[in-house]
Amino acid sequence: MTPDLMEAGAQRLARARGWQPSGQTEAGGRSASFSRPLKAGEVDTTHGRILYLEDVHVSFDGFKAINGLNLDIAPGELRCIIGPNGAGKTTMMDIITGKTRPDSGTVFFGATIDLLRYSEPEIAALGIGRKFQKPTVFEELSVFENLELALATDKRVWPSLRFALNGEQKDRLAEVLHTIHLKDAVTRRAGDLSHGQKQWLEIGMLLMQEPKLLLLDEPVAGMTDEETARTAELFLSLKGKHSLMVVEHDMHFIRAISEKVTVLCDGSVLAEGTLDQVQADERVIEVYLGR
Ligand SMILES: Nc1ncnc2c1ncn2[C@@H]1O[C@H](COP(=O)(O)OP(=O)(O)OP(=O)(O)O)[C@@H](O)[C@H]1O
Repeated sequence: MTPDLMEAGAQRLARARGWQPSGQTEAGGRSASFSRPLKAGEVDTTHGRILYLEDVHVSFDGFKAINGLNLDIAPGELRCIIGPNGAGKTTMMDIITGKTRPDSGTVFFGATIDLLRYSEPEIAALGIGRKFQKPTVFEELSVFENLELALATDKRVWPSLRFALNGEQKDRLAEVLHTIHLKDAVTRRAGDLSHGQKQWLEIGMLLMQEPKLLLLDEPVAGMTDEETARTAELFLSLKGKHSLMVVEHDMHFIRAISEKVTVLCDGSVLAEGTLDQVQADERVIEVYLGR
């Protein structure tokens, strides 16, 4: 069957069953794919991948920051990314979230969503949440208000705080408070929280939006040992429900949470495996010790 006939057939089927209208599919207007049609907001992970990068290249003024990067993440996986300074870890996250456009390569969310066709806000709305290293909570607002605001997609309501939660949203807020261990701090001013608590609050704000994939950049930097241990517990509890990509330099933390570790170096994957496997890899030892 030609692709056009497949497309026409898929669109007829979608119309008959009340799926997404033609032209608004997550494949950018083409309904036909080799997997089942999707419901709105669903990501097609039938091929066992929620994120797929192939042969991605980015240069800044001739410097190859990302150089033939191939990587994929399974649904529900907690993947740790390590690598020396300048390896391209942040640039990779910038590409996934639409902040930086690659010069070439493929970046897919599930089997059908070509992320290179979407803007940064659209990618966030598709279900990819990103946490930067520094916490960016609203210091003057309470923990509750911060979480509440995370749901307000219309940023114009932010200054007035006139935003009423529905029952389902209230339930979600209670669940998130429990997950991030801030139930007892719900009325506290965010600015008065410890550094670790601010980081958890920001993760909670992302969770309020029910992301399918979470990208976390050095989440335990600056945390106490106890906060780091609690963050490890938190991430392990998120695994399975969400897919996580964690960039971190703290090897104790990586050991506590990791199954599979990817080592980036010079903009591409140098090694992949368990932490023990990659730490025993001569090439990895060389890039960490040889510089
Ligand atoms: N906008 C930019 N313009 C020029 N060079 C850039 C830009 N962004 C990143 N780079 C360079 O690309 C390389 C990769 O940077 P990146 O920040 O992705 O590395 P990283 O692995 O996140 O490092 P770190 O662990 O230090 O955060 C670095 O050499 C960096 O200087």
